[in-house]
Amino acid sequence: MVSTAFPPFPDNIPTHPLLVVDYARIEMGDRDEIERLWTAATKLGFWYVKNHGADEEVEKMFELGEETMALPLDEKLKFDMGSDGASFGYKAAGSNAINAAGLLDTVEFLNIAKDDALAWPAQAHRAYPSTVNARMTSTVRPFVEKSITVNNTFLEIFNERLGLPAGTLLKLHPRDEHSGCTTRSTLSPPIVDRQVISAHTDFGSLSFLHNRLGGLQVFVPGAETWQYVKPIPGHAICNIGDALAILSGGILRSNLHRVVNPPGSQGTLPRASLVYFHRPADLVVLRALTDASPLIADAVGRAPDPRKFEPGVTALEWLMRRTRYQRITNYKGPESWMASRGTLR
Ligand SMILES: O=C(O)CCC(=O)C(=O)O
Ligand SMILES: [Fe+2]
Repeated sequence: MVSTAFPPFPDNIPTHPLLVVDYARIEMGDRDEIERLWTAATKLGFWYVKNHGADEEVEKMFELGEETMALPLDEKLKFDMGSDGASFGYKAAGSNAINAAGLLDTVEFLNIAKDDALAWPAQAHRAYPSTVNARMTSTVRPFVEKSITVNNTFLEIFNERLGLPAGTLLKLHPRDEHSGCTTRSTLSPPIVDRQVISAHTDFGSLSFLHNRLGGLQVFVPGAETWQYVKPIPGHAICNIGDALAILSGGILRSNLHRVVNPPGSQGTLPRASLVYFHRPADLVVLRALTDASPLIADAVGRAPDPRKFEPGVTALEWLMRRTRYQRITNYKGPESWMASRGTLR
């Protein structure tokens, strides 16, 4: 069982203490808490979230991940996300490159589109394994709903702090339009010879991540080494992705992170994790919102490479490019790897 007690995260290795944001206090409009959130989002782009109220939904999603990953590989491959850049469905271990030399990954993904969870029993994008269908109403939809609520609360705060007209960021993340918003359940076996997920920035706006075993590491600006983020029970980990970094002219930070084998005695166990990726609607053109906020205009004006904030693509195109070029079937050499990269390399 994924959900039973785990060996402890070792107490003798360095970890990076993310700021802890109390979601209940954020909802009450607590000024100190909002200030802490702003500091975390602009300095590192990663923070813990406590009192998010999603524990039960998260627990059930871990069960769903476990049930689905236990299906025979043949069955899971019927729902493969394919190589054209689509990012919903199943991805087998060994389908993606994890470095410029084309080393294969060892992690399985199950991505369930927000649009499919909300449309169920109708289909918005694609079909899923029977284990997912059986829990679409009881498990997936409630997790999606909770995740949207938490992420949108953060977006509203960023909207105000960025000096954007009320509702600007929420309008770019409409619940009922097609988007790349998705749940992701991961599973990786213990490994010694490679990273589980190599250094990357997330593609969308906000990631709401739930970890039980260690292995996640962040590259803190100015630091010389990767640092572990210790999982804390009841604490989610939230981070900014490329889309929000671009929209905010770099004021909100999309930070590099990666996943390695869990440290210490945790390292002999399979590692499961769960994320909800909050992303702009497919047709949103990614560009810094300079016309809507003097703060953002000023940040872009001072940026060493302002072109970075006008990639000239939609959120869907950005997501598809990055997904497509990770896929080993599209690997032609180091240049394919570079084509899969985001705002920070
Ligand atoms: O599994 C984790 O801890 C992080 C996963 C991650 O970074 C991702 O899926 O983008
Ligand atoms: Fe990530």
